[in-house]
Amino acid sequence: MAQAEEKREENHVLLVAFSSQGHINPMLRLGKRLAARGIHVSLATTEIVRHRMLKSSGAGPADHVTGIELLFFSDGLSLDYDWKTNLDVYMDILGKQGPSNLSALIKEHYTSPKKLLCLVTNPFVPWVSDVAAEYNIPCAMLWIQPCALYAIYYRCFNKLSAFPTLTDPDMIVELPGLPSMEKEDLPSFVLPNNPFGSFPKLFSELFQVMEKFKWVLGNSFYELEKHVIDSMCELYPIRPTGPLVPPTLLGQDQELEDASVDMWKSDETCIEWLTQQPPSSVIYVSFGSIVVLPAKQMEAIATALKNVKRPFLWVVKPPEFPTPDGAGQLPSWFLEETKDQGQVVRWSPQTRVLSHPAVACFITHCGWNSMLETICSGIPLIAYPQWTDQPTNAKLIVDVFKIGVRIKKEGDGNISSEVIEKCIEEVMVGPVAEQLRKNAMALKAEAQKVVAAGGSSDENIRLFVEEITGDSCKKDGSRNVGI
Ligand SMILES: O=c1ccn([C@@H]2O[C@H](COP(=O)(O)OP(=O)(O)O)[C@@H](O)[C@H]2O)c(=O)[nH]1
Ligand SMILES: O=C(O)c1ccc(O[C@@H]2O[C@H](CO)[C@@H](O)[C@H](O)[C@H]2O)cc1
Repeated sequence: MAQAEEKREENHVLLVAFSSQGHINPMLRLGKRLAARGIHVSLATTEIVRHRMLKSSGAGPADHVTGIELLFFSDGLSLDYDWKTNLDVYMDILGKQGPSNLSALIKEHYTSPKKLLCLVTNPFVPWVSDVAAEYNIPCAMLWIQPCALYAIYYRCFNKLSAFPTLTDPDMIVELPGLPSMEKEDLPSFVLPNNPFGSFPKLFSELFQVMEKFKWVLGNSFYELEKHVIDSMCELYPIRPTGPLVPPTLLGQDQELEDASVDMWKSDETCIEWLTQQPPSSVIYVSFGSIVVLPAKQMEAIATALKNVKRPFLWVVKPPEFPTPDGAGQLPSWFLEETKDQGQVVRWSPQTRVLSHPAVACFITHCGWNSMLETICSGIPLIAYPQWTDQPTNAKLIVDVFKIGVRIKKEGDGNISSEVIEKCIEEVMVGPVAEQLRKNAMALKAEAQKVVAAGGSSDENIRLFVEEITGDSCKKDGSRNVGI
């Protein structure tokens, strides 16, 4: 066997991620923490990621990210397939073609796949556990959303609690370790009017066969979600190992280099612009990589930003598949009328933005990566959730973590600019703003503690490594620091 292959198979873990930036980056950061404990790590994902990385960097194909080897397999579709419009079809084809393509990748790259210590997957590619079983390799899952979502889906898809139905769509959901939730607070995939059938199907299949996963790790931390984490101990424990964010946000820049991929090129000029703004003055606005806001909502945000007369930095990512109704586009008047007030970029270096002293608050769609990055930056949020986990993340922000406010929708599902203006003023000035900032700073300090040597997340990583390498006598996946 060639030397490189021998090395690849020694103490080796293969991570497998869905193709979105928000799924791959926490996986890579977990990989980095495993590597820091002597594990060799590779990450496999679909070809579209290689394609986007190439486009974003303009350089040759990347095959490593700070020591983690990148491997690619086909999702069974062409690179220009419009997955956004046909999400259910996409998930279906990925579920059918992914397993054999991943299996072929493993055969091609590993002479003795059995020697792999473990495969680690994430929730959108649960079939990875079947590929692991084919080679007799143990499988772990990295749950990349709050542990609250893990608990909600587990109870919903195992029918352990009542959830809204077509006949009772407005029922209040009560679950251990969580506040009472109205339908606006629940993940969209558990609601009877959810239009994406593939996700309930996927989660239903996943949560009924959790024993396929010997370990469930979480991108969260015990001190942030202790009640809901404790509530899962008797059912199927989750071990928080996060926040899996860049080390610079955790005061660890001396010790660890970040591991992440960039699928879109960041506009760095906004950092220079931020540096010219007064401390804690700028409203940062971004809706992540997937959400495309309807034109009316773009208009409401634009009007509110103009009216509050405060500096802003707004990420308006051009829609991957543009539509003629103006969704995701700035109103035509906006740039001219606000040219001395703020900046608009297509994609920002978000973690550098959030930790910049000029940034005061973040209007966000509540993607979990954005949430964790904000928690680690110690600034308050204005939640404007759209789908999937985001409504529940918004509920956590307001009622559990107490670090932000939520933009309430009107009866027709739209938002008014006045409501946004009110939310901005609430987080910028006055006693509510002060309290939110205090809470945010306290959580930031907590996040730094848990990843430092001996902190709860660091210990959970240590235990995981002990167990996959066989350095531990107890292997039932039940140990969890913080409990
Ligand atoms: O202009 C932007 C907007 C987002 N992000 C990053 O993209 C990820 C978005 O993940 P999240 O879970 O928040 O939302 P998603 O895009 O998956 O909906 C986060 O790590 C952000 O830091 C970025 O780098 N620049
Ligand atoms: O490609 C899709 O259909 C897709 C990609 C990513 C999605 O999830 C995002 O990931 C975050 C971490 O799970 C999550 O917090 C965020 O709200 C999602 O937008 C969903 C679908």
